[in-house]
Amino acid sequence: MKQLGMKLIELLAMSLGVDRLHYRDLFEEGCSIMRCNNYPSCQQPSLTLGTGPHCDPTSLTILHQDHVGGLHVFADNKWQTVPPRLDAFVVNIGDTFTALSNGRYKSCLHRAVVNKYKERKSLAFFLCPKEDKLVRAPNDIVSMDGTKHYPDFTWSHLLHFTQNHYRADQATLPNFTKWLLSSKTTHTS
Ligand SMILES: O=C(O)CCC(=O)C(=O)O
Ligand SMILES: [Fe+2]
Repeated sequence: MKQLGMKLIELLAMSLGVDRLHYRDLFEEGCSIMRCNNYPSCQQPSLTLGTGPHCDPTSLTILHQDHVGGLHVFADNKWQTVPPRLDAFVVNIGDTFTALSNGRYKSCLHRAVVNKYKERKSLAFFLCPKEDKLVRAPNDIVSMDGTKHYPDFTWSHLLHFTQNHYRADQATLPNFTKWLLSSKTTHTS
């Protein structure tokens, strides 16, 4: 999974017009996460969600859902079903890659719903940067864009934020940025 993630990151780098190995060091020694989600069936599925709407704070997610289905992505202003395919993975951009691409790639808002009849499982692999390395967009992209959209941070900061201060949702990255800048101001004043 890690190798597949690294290849996808190379493709993303090429699509951004930077060296294909630009992000390699950042991810090579990163500690990625694999999570199995289990959603029991629910008598009143309309009253709950399996996983609430969020963008993954990590960099890249490679997800496999079983035959039951329940993953939705928010696209074109509405929630859309991602039909389950046993022979395919779903690949999502996460918040950290949004920052690494200076906002050119947007992290994807998604959720998982439950149903009355069948338990559902999904398996998610989250590619993460090495905890203490700086997450920053390549200089070439920033100078082309004319603005650096996100402050430098480390994955360890963002992980801490989502585990101790903030439950990941669609606004994790802007709220993390505010929190980071205000905590820096507090430290230096
Ligand atoms: O179960 C799913 O299809 C989505 C799970 C998910 O979004 C996550 O684990 O971050
Ligand atoms: Fe997710």
